[in-house]
Amino acid sequence: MKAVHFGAGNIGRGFIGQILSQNGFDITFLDNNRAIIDQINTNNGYPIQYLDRQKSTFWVKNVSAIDSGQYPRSSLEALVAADLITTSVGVNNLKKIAPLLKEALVYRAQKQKSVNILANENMINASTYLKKCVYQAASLEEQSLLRQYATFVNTAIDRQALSFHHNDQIIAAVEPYYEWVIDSSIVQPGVPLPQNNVVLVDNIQPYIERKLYIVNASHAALAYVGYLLGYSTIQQAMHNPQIDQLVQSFITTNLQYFVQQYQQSLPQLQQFAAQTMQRNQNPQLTDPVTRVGRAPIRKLQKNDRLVGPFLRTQQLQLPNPGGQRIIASAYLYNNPDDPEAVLLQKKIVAQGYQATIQEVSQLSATAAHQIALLCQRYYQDPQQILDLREVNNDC
Ligand SMILES: NC(=O)c1ccc[n+]([C@@H]2O[C@H](COP(=O)([O-])OP(=O)(O)OC[C@H]3O[C@@H](n4cnc5c(N)ncnc54)[C@H](O)[C@@H]3O)[C@@H](O)[C@H]2O)c1
Ligand SMILES: O=P(O)(O)OC[C@@H](O)[C@@H](O)[C@H](O)[C@H](O)CO
Repeated sequence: MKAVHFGAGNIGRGFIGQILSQNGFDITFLDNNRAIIDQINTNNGYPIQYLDRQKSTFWVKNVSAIDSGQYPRSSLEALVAADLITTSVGVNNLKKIAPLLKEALVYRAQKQKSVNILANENMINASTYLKKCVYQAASLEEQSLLRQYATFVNTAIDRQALSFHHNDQIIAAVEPYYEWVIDSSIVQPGVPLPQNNVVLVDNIQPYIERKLYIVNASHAALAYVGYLLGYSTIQQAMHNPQIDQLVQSFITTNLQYFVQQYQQSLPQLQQFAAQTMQRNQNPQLTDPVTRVGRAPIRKLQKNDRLVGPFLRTQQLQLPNPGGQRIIASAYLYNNPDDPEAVLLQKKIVAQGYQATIQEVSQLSATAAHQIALLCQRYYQDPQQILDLREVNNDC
């Protein structure tokens, strides 16, 4: 079986490629990064190093790569021949791959060739979003063909995947932990889908929310509070017990949302949260706060990892003072090397904190005002974010 995967980046190589290979797929990556494309094609595969004490290496074999920008025709041919199509290019890039994907899917539909498309990105219902982008590029007639032959399957993916350079090679480096949850409720029988080392579920919503509102929420919180206080990596930030306590207070409140919304067991959720914090602390990992905090406008959207759980706990009348402070720290993320951070700070300079918070996170005027006041305080004196008496009192 053949899989075509958009995005030979950290998670594409370090996770999706590995699992697809373990499920018997030969993989063709579509990417624009020449160095990675050449490296994969030279070796007909690539190595993954585990970030554990043994630092063992795993080779993914039978892999090729195409520069989809330079060679759209070959990319199209690969997509047409594929048994499965997957992505991990970053949410903001899904609309960029949509025109090529649409062309391939329409061609396939005309030949009555069904396929599952799995967008593996940190977003609630990323595949549904990709479908919207693809349909926007299609005529009404094409859309009706796509409806019959292209199934966009939502997923949740979890593995901390980085990479490093060694002897001119870019090596994918991953923690041993992984989870790939796939919504199998809408897939067509007989159309290939990975079955091994994945979790097939009928309702993806609690899984993707748990991924974003516990795993990514804690990660982003560590990144933004860490950056504000001058830490370079997630692991360094976690060594500060007050940061750890602030993040714990946010996550502890978020767990209540899962108890009330999905009737999940609190002890099991607490165990999951503790395991997540332990993963974040993995001494083999050196994860820059600038990677984890990248693209703050995306991360401050109303359904994303920070504002999403904050709004949901508010709706349940659960005070979330930790969440409020952490959102404020994200609005203070002033990293000149991150285009979204630069844009965010420009908005703040032009229209102030409150209007920016209302625009970006779509929060009410009252909630945005409260967070804006915190932004002003922490801008003056970042250490005040660690005044945990306030967090405890508000609770
Ligand atoms: N790295 C992780 O730990 C991790 C874990 C879970 C989920 N994710 C999610 O996976 C996605 C990818 O993350 P990543 O860390 O692998 O990022 P990355 O930057 O390492 O990889 C993205 C890859 O996509 C390629 N790309 C971008 N635009 C493209 C286009 N138009 N056409 C073809 N290729 C294109 C890039 O060249 C790059 O190689 C994101 O949505 C991220 O949130 C990442
Ligand atoms: O990829 P992002 O930018 O959405 O988020 C950054 C990290 O939190 C993320 O990549 C985690 O490492 C990953 O989601 C763990 O599964």
